[in-house]
Amino acid sequence: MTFAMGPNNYGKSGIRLVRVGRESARHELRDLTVHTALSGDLDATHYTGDNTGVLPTDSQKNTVYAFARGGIGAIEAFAERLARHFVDATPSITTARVRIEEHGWTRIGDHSFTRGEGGELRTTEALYDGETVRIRSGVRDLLLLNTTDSEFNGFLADEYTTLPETDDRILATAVTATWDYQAEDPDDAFYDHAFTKARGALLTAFADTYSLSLQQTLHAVGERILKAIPEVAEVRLSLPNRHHYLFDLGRFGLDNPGVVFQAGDLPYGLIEGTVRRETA
Ligand SMILES: O=c1[nH]c(=O)c2[nH]c(=O)[nH]c2[nH]1
Repeated sequence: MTFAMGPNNYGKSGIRLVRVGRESARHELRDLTVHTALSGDLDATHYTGDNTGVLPTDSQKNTVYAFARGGIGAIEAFAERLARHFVDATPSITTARVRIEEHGWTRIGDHSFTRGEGGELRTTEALYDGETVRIRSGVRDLLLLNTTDSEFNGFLADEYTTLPETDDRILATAVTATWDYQAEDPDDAFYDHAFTKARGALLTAFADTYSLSLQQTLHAVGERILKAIPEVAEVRLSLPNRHHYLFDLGRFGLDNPGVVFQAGDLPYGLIEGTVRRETA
């Protein structure tokens, strides 16, 4: 019996990169986490430990910092430059996937910034196979909450169902969304503009959709992003339901007309789906 390698890749994860732009006294700040993943003709290293085709993950990390010296631009374009380099300059490597998360800092002065811990990320993934590049962009952990205009009722009930129907609840989620661009020669300005439009569409769709379920909200959000950006063919959404339970104050002789809630933790509902442009 032989034991063959299946699909595999290797790279450096969690490359923390901060770049300060000093072109003027009003400094620019970029804060990224980069992940590289390379694959190709790497049977020898797996079968015999022959590393002649292995570009060390340490070198991959160094490449990220070296490329940042000349400027980053849109994370999508930076990821593409790196992915192309790893494949085009390394004979043993046939595919590169470079993922980037951008941590946004808010300016409070010419050289001063603030950022909450955790928080929303702008994300991208460039996948290059030596011929074509696929760019996927998105957001992660974009926290949204509506204090009303959310119901959940009329659902299937079996012998284990205890959930009461509600015609007014808090709807809260932490959005992860990704979408691919089909654009001719996209540049930094295209990516930044498209991201701003997608994020804006997502926020307004969440805010002004009267929700009968998180599933319905998911479709409304995806539809709004597709309408806002013609270069996007489909949107993938992952929406954890951050439950908020109306706290029973009756035990203390108090009413609770939708005022006091207990924010839930685990378990949580997870609503996921893809919204596509229908072609006739
Ligand atoms: O929007 C919701 N969708 C569900 O599928 C579901 N299930 C549940 O218990 N609460 C909710 N809320």
